[in-house]
Amino acid sequence: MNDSLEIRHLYKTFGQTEVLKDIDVSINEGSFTCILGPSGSGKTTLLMILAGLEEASDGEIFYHGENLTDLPLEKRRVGIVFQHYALFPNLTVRENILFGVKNNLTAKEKDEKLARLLDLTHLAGLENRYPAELSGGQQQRVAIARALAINPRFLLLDEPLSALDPANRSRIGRELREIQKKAGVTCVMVTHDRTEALALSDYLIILNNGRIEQAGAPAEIYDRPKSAFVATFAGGMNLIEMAGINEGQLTGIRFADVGVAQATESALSRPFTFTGELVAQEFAGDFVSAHFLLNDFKTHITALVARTNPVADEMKTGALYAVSLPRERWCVWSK
Ligand SMILES: Nc1ncnc2c1ncn2[C@@H]1O[C@H](COP(=O)(O)OP(=O)(O)OP(=O)(O)O)[C@@H](O)[C@H]1O
Repeated sequence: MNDSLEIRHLYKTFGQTEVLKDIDVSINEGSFTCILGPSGSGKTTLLMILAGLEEASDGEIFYHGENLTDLPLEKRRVGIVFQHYALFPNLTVRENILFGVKNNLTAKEKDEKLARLLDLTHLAGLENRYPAELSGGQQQRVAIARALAINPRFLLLDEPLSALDPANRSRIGRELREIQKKAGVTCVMVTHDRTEALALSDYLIILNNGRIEQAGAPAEIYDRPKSAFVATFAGGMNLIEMAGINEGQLTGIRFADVGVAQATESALSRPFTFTGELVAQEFAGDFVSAHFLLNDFKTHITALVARTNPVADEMKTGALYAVSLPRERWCVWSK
């Protein structure tokens, strides 16, 4: 078994409110896990409990079989990186990174550790700078180096990219992933950004109202969402309820699976193809994101129309198109 971190039947109650309910999940050694969920779903609370900064009301946490549940923060040896880096402004990069390192290391051992971490996080040459003299991405890497300096059992990250500007966010996310892989450290990251979660994680935990709604590899969650909540939250899914078509069921179809063509008689005679009025469209580079209102069902459907589709460059808001919802691409849940 390569499960390193096991969370068993974890509950958390604040006063009368149960904010985590029966969280039960195993996380593999060396993997990158994202906890994704809407605001208030319990993501930060779960991370705080893993860190030892908050106590669980019930349940246990194991690391390679060792019960960590009652270990206080200082004994838990967990690396933590928060949203706003929380570097010490009056300490240099070197001092920040070595801040939590035990004093029983010799000066030589500390220097070696520092050199290894600077190399890992591409910060060599910046060790004498102060945080204010670094870019957001560099500060983030110092925070990661500092968290790794204590040889943590695992690393916990709370929205580490959210303070960065959007242009740098995905690049810094990739850097973070590369550092994590090289260090071989198990990482658990909280985010409410689904694109980030899908792009970065090996394993994704979707929280809804304090419960795990689904956990699995990002592609599995995206392709086989267990519920309409996961489908809409993981993104890119229309939910359809059309009288006479999918009665009694809740059906999803991905934006990218919706077919769009000129409203010719032959196009409209294809199965599961309906007349739809284009109510809005947004240019998105390789795609046009097109929003239709299906005439007969008063249902709204979003389609990602590839620019390679001849219809893409001629779409006019207010005009009618043939909108196909191919049956073989439906995700069906019982209501
Ligand atoms: N110390 C506390 N006392 C009482 N209730 C709390 C406390 N901390 C969190 N909560 C409640 O627990 C629920 C979960 O909060 P949590 O911060 O874990 O959610 P989250 O998913 O991280 O949300 P966000 O994305 O907005 O940060 C919320 O309803 C919140 O109001």
